[in-house]
Amino acid sequence: MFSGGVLRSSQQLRGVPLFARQLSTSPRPLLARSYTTSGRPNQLRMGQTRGGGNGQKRPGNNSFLSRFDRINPLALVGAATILISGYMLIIKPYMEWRSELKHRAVERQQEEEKAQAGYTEEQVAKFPFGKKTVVFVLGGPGSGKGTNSSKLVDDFGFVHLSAGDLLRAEQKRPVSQYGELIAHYIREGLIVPHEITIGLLRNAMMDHPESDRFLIDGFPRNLVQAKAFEDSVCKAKKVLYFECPESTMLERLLDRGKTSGRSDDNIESIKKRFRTYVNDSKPVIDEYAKEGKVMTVSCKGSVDDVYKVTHKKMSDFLQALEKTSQQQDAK
Ligand SMILES: Nc1ncnc2c1ncn2[C@@H]1O[C@H](COP(=O)(O)OP(=O)(O)O)[C@@H](O)[C@H]1O
Ligand SMILES: O=c1ccn([C@@H]2O[C@H](COP(=O)(O)OP(=O)(O)O)[C@@H](O)[C@H]2O)c(=O)[nH]1
Repeated sequence: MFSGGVLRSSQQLRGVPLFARQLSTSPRPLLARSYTTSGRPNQLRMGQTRGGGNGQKRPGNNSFLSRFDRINPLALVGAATILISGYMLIIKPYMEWRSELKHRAVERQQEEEKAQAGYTEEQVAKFPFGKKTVVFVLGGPGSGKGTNSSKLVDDFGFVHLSAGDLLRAEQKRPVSQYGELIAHYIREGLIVPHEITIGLLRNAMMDHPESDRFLIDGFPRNLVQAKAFEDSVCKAKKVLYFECPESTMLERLLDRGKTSGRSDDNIESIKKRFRTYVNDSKPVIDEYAKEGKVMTVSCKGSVDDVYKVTHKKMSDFLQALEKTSQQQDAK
């Protein structure tokens, strides 16, 4: 490796960084610089010894310390700089990247374990779904379900479960087996198979065992879903329905699409969602209306105006519910 006659004894330089060795063995007549105790440089010619100018080496000349007399300190500084830069620019970022990868893998595994664990059949069977007050919030896409639900949470202590939000969260979960399927159904404005949505809703209710009131927003979207939920979870006590003309919904959705980042707030998906709403979802509202469960609120007017009506209707319903439960307790 070290060819040429310049480096006469590689033995002499063992333990000195490569960069320093190469510089110190440069064919240029190098002036090796050492320092006296007073700090002044003490310049010696290559091969010249401290003892005198006759070129004869003293017995101690080959000692460990004397080797450093021949090394240019600038070369040492250069070598050190290269080593430190190499560490900072390559080794350190590489080690940080490895540690980040490890951290992410652990997080993913924990998430997967949690998702797979879910709730046991026994836990589900024991959960008192029937004692909860469940209100479905229905209406076409963009009719104001989410906007009003958030306000009802603050005023009446509901837990707000948006079926659409739960599906979007499931879609984003890296280890979800349903991610692609959900993405497809949402983009096409279709209804995701109800087993998935009901499983998410049921788990989300069980995540809040302390709460007695749940607003389930944007669900059920067809009669099959409604029946499956009633059979496997519970019956809704009331339905809050936002009545809204298609032209208003379209305008609001296109406006929301400017910032929502949702894959379905675009004209093609919106048209498909309207079709699904008319064919599949509206019949659910009609069915609950026959049972006398529907409170209808018009979406026309400002956000505050619409919420004022919503608040009044919800307040009346909860008061009536309270009265009924007191009467039952008194019997
Ligand atoms: N009364 C209203 N007047 C004007 N814009 C509204 C009103 N209610 C809701 N919006 C807006 O319309 C869009 C759709 O409302 P949102 O509550 O998200 O509907 P949904 O949950 O039914 O899809 C949102 O951007 C919201 O801010
Ligand atoms: O029970 C549900 C609720 C929502 N979705 C899907 O999620 C989309 C968005 O629903 P969300 O209620 O979030 O929004 P909206 O259409 O009411 O604005 C729908 O078009 C469906 O594709 C579904 O499949 N099942």
